[in-house]
Amino acid sequence: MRIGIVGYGRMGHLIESLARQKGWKVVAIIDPVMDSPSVTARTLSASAMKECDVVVDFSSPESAVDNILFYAREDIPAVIGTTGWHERLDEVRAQVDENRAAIIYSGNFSIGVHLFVSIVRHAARLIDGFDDYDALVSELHHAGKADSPSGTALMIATAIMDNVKRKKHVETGRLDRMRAADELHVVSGRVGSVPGTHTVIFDSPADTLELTHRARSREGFAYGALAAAQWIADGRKGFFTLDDMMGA
Ligand SMILES: NC(=O)C1=CN([C@@H]2O[C@H](COP(=O)(O)OP(=O)(O)OC[C@H]3O[C@@H](n4cnc5c(N)ncnc54)[C@H](OP(=O)(O)O)[C@@H]3O)[C@@H](O)[C@H]2O)C=CC1
Ligand SMILES: O=C(O)C1=N[C@H](C(=O)O)C[C@H](O)C1
Repeated sequence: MRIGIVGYGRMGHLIESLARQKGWKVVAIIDPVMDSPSVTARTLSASAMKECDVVVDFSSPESAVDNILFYAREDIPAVIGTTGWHERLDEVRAQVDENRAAIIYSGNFSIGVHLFVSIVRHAARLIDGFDDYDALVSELHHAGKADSPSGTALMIATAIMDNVKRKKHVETGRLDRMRAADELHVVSGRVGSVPGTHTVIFDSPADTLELTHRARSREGFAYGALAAAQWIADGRKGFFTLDDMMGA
C-alpha cells in the first residue's frame, strides 16, 4: 500500500511509524511546516499526491473541508481523522457522494470508542423510558488540542440525542444561564497530556450512572485509521463512517 500523510503532527508521526511497521510505503507527507526532511510538500497538489493509493488526514479544523473536497475532486481514497468541522458534515457528505469519491470519516477511529458509542446508544434507549434521568457529556484532552468540543463528544451527543426524546438541543458553550431541560450539555476541559477521556453521566434524584472511555495513548486511533485506509482503498465509493466499516 502506498500511503500519503496529510498533517505531520502528533497523529501524523504515529501514522507514519505504524504504516512503515506494516510494510506500507509512505510516498507523501504534506504539512505547512517544512521542518522535517520527511515532509515532501507544504500544500496539497495533484502532483504531490499522484503516487498515493490512499491518504490519511490528521491536519487542522481549518483545512479539513478543503482537503476533503480536494481528495474528492482528485479521486484519492481518504481517511479523515481531522475534527472540528462537524457543522459542515451534511454539505461535505453530499459533495463527496455527488463526486462518487471514497472518503471515510470518524471523530475517533479507535475500536474502543466505536464500542463505547454503541454502549451509550443502548444506555440512552433505556434512559429514554425513565424521565427522572438527566444526561451530560464531558470530555478531557491535552492542552495542545485545537478544537472544542471534541469530535468524539459530538458523536456521543448524537447517540444520546437520537435516542432520548426529551433532549432536543445540544449546548456546547459556556453557560451563563440555567440550562433548559431539553438541552444536552457537552462540556470540555484541556489539561496536560491527556490523550482523550469521554464520560457520559445519567443523573437522577436517587443516583448517578457514569460511563467512561479513557484512551491510554494515541495508538488505538492510529491503528483504527490504518485499518480504515485498507478498507477505503478497496474500491468503495461514497462517504462512509467507522460504523459502515464495522458493520453497525
Ligand atoms: N479521529 C481520530 O481518531 C483522531 C482525531 N484527531 C484529530 O486529528 C487532528 C490532528 O490532531 P493532532 O495530530 O493531535 O494535531 P497536531 O497539531 O499535532 O498536528 C496537526 C498537523 O497538521 C498540520 N496542518 C495544519 N494545516 C494543514 C494543512 N492544510 N495541510 C496539512 N497539514 C496541516 C499542522 O501544522 P501547523 O502546526 O503548522 O498548523 C500540524 O503539524 C485534530 O483535528 C484532532 O482532533 C486526533 C486524534 C485521533
Ligand atoms: O485532538 C485529539 O487529541 C483527539 N481528537 C479526537 C476528537 O476530537 O474527538 C479524538 C481523540 O479524542 C483525540
